[in-house]
Amino acid sequence: QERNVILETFDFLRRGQIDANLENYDNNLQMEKEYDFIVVGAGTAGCAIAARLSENPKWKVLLLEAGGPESLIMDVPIVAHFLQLGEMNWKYRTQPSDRACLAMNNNRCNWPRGKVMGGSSVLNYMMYTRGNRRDYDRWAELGNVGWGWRDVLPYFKKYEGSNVPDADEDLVGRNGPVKVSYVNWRSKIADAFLEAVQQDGLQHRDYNGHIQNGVNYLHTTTRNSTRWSSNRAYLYPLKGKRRNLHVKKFALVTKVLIDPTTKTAYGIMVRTDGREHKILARREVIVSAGAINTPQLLMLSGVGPAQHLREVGIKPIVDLAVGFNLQDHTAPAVTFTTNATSLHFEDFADPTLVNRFNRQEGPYGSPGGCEAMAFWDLDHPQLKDGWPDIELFLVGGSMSSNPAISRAFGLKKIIYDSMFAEIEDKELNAFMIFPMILRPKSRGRIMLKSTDPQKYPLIYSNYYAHPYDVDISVRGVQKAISLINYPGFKKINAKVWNRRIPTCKGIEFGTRDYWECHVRHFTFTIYHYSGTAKMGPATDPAAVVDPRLRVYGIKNLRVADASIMPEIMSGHPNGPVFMIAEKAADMIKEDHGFKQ
Ligand SMILES: Cc1cc2nc3c(=O)[nH]c(=O)nc-3n(C[C@H](O)[C@H](O)[C@H](O)COP(=O)(O)OP(=O)(O)OC[C@H]3O[C@@H](n4cnc5c(N)ncnc54)[C@H](O)[C@@H]3O)c2cc1C
Repeated sequence: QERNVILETFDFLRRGQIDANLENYDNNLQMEKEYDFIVVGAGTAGCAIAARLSENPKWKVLLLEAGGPESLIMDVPIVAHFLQLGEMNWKYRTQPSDRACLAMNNNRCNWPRGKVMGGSSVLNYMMYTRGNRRDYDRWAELGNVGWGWRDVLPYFKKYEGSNVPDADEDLVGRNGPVKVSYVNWRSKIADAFLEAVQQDGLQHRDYNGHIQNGVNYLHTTTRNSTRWSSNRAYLYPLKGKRRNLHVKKFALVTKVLIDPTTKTAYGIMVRTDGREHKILARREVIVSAGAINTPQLLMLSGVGPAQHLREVGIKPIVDLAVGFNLQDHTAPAVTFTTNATSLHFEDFADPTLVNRFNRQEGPYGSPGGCEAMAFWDLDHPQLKDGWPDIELFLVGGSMSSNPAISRAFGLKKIIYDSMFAEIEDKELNAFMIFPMILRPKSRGRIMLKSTDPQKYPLIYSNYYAHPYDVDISVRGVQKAISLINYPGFKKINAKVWNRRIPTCKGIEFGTRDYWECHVRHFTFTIYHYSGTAKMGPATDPAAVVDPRLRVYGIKNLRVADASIMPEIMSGHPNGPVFMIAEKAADMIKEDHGFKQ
């Protein structure tokens, strides 16, 4: 067996070397002075757009990424939490709040973002959802022609390479670059969750299919227990084969160059290899820097709210509501103890797990312990096919299963010690249910702190500015807790972990007021920041881009990433961002007369 471990470890290292060789293709790139298209940010959207645009061999495309290469170790699903502690995370934090994030250091929530090839698709938990068809019909209803469900469905199918065997066959994509699979490892806790939810009345079904309201084990953006980032999906197959696509890593774009007279974007400034370069774009600049960096870069370039820009010392070129409309999904996790075996950190030290991982078995393939999800329309429980307002997702471990979790969230020590240390000390089996609100009504804002592109922008999450968000979160918590009354969860002796939050002590445990206090403390972001360069019709004063994703008032400049969502969709957004990217690439090709 020992020999096996050594051989299997070599095999893993060999796979890692293959990936490293692919990344190394970009190392000696000499950037040219001019390209047809410049794509800023190699995240979920950026990799897809650059790959699609460079399908035209006559176009030269430059993809610029502030972070470095992806590596195989980042793509072992169980290590997901740890990535947030490394250099591949921008490590943003929200501004302090007195009504949310109260359990976090200085009342500030950590907001991780990928700074690496693949962007946040390398940091994420790989949970794969499309959202609800009504989300997109709503986008269309807001005036975004071409974004209704029937319009966007072909793009979902185009990028999906799903091998989920029981997916609704007429809706799923089987041959696209983004691989989607079930996880090969499941705990008894996940089985119990599925049972309890069905006993509560939901059906076991493909929540990415015709009806979203239902429960299932996770669909994940993985194949063979390996993370399928946008970099792996779209760029690895092209390495060494597509000479008209240039990829530059460790390249921070500091400004989009815009002629103030003609209001035309004509290039970018980028900091790389120790100096500042000016690179020109013959056709377009496409900003895909994500919902925090995209508004920052636009504002640094003179595109944003004129008054705010003047206050920080930037001359506005066009007055637009950049940075407003910030949305996110939060989920105040509830902890339960059980007599079923949950994830424990020590278990991962077993070296034979590498063997099992190479054979696509075992817990290394689990995306940070996330295992199953269910969707409810709490306001319309009688509807079988409602528009869900709450998702409950199950993690087969607790805050103390892994030291990286509480650090990643930035939990206050006093909170951790009084609530979770006992689980760790007594090695109890415990799991968490995250009640994620799907259609929040609060809106936050990204603002510039400085004209220095290396200084982080200010993030005002504005969580719970709207009372609906508190209310639906509390109802989500109550829904999660109600599940333990069903035989599925009784079988594993699931019990709510009732250690009190020290700063909620005056409030009786289990009452609505207590759960509100809980919600305001454990405002866990699920990292779905979006909406900060809102897509909308010309009549919408809050719109930054039009339905073809062109920035209003500026020629040759588009935004294509999570920023453009007018309203956040009801699920996890990585898939929808791929859809946005695929559609953006097609619109750009069309606008520049390229037919395939
Ligand atoms: C920890 C975490 C967990 C998540 N879990 C899930 C999940 O399980 N399922 C799911 O569907 N979604 C999840 N998400 C959200 C999802 O991954 C994002 O919504 C999606 O990746 C956003 O894509 P994007 O293209 O808008 O931005 P990103 O993927 O963040 O890409 C932006 C890229 O631009 C680069 N960049 C930024 N500024 C500059 C600049 N000035 N110059 C050059 N490059 C720049 C960044 O480094 C980054 O690589 C998670 C996100 C995180 C952070």
